Amino acid sequence: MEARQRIARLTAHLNPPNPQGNPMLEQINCRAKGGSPGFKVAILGAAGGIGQPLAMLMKMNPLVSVLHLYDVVNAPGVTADISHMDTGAVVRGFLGAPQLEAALTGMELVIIPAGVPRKPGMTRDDLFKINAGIVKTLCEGVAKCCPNAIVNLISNPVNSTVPIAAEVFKKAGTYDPKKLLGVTMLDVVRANTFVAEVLGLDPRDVDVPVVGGHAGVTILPLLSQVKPPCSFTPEETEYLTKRIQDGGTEVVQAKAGAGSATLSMAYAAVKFADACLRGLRGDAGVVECAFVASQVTELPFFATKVRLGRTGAEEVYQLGPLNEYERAGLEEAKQELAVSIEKGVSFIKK
Ligand SMILES: NC(=O)c1ccc[n+]([C@@H]2O[C@H](COP(=O)([O-])OP(=O)(O)OC[C@H]3O[C@@H](n4cnc5c(N)ncnc54)[C@H](O)[C@@H]3O)[C@@H](O)[C@H]2O)c1
Ligand SMILES: O=C(O)C[C@H](O)C(=O)O
Repeated sequence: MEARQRIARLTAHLNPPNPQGNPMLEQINCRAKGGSPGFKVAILGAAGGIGQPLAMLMKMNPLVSVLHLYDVVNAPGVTADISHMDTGAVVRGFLGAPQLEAALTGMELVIIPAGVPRKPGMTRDDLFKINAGIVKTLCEGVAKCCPNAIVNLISNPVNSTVPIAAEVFKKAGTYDPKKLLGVTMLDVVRANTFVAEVLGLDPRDVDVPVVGGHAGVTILPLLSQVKPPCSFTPEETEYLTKRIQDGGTEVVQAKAGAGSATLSMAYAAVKFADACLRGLRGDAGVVECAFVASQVTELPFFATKVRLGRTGAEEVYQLGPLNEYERAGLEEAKQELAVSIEKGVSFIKK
């Protein structure tokens, strides 16, 4: 190719935008041909507090070859910024509903942090009114354009948005329970950190299973199953359980109206997405906690450890032995979860 042509292609994005198309897409297409091998990943809500650091960290992930950044605002700016990072993934931006289908077509993993966050005094359920509709619309897009993609759902209230997504996929005839995962990784990340503090260990050496759901008492850390094996006094158990359950509220209050956890969430989301991609690649023994369709309890959805493989959550693990404190916590968690799940299901079925 002549130097003049090459330069024209590489600077296409600097020309006035073509209202019919996406100038950024045209800009990147020429680079995509030389892209590294890996998976195609979309982030929906990529310009938000979680979305931006998540996009940056996914651009750094060597398992990602193509990264689609979709939002209803600011997607071009975030895309231009992230696309200058000298890592392998090719980045494309998509702005607003007319570009949702292009953002989703061909994707293998779709991460959804779109939606409003809490302010002090709100529960996650207070977000239902706005976020339920956002999740419904985005999942309809997934069902149409990439029905085989694995979905990592972050938007709150996760205990209801995952059932909403499942109903949307059922309606479209594309539902595969193994491929729909509610992201509860931040609860595990917090639990590892707080338990490590109490034990005087490096958090990277600590593994705390957190089961149930992702709101208040539905977040149930299994402190009797911590690795490395250890024991806690009743006071330590009470302190740790409450701190893990209230971790989100701790951040919401500290941010004082400026939103909820974004940076630790982006870290947790990437840790979880990376596990999903390693599973897709066929790595053995990839196990993380997630809120999934489940037969572990009488509820249709429940968070436990799952084994991630080529087709998603291929194995859902049982709870294992619980102590008396955890058995009482489980009953409380199930009561609240049942209501939140039903609320999500009836939002679509009504
Ligand atoms: N699962 C978890 O552990 C966890 C942790 C933290 C936050 N969250 C939740 O994640 C969500 C996002 O939090 P945030 O702090 O990034 O909020 P934010 O307001 O900073 O960002 C949300 C983004 O979503 C975008 N958006 C809104 N409607 C959209 C649509 N229809 N399509 C695409 N994008 C859309 C907004 O434009 C914005 O850029 C909230 O619901 C929050 O409660 C979940
Ligand atoms: O607490 C929130 O509202 C956000 C998120 O669910 C969290 O756990 O930090």
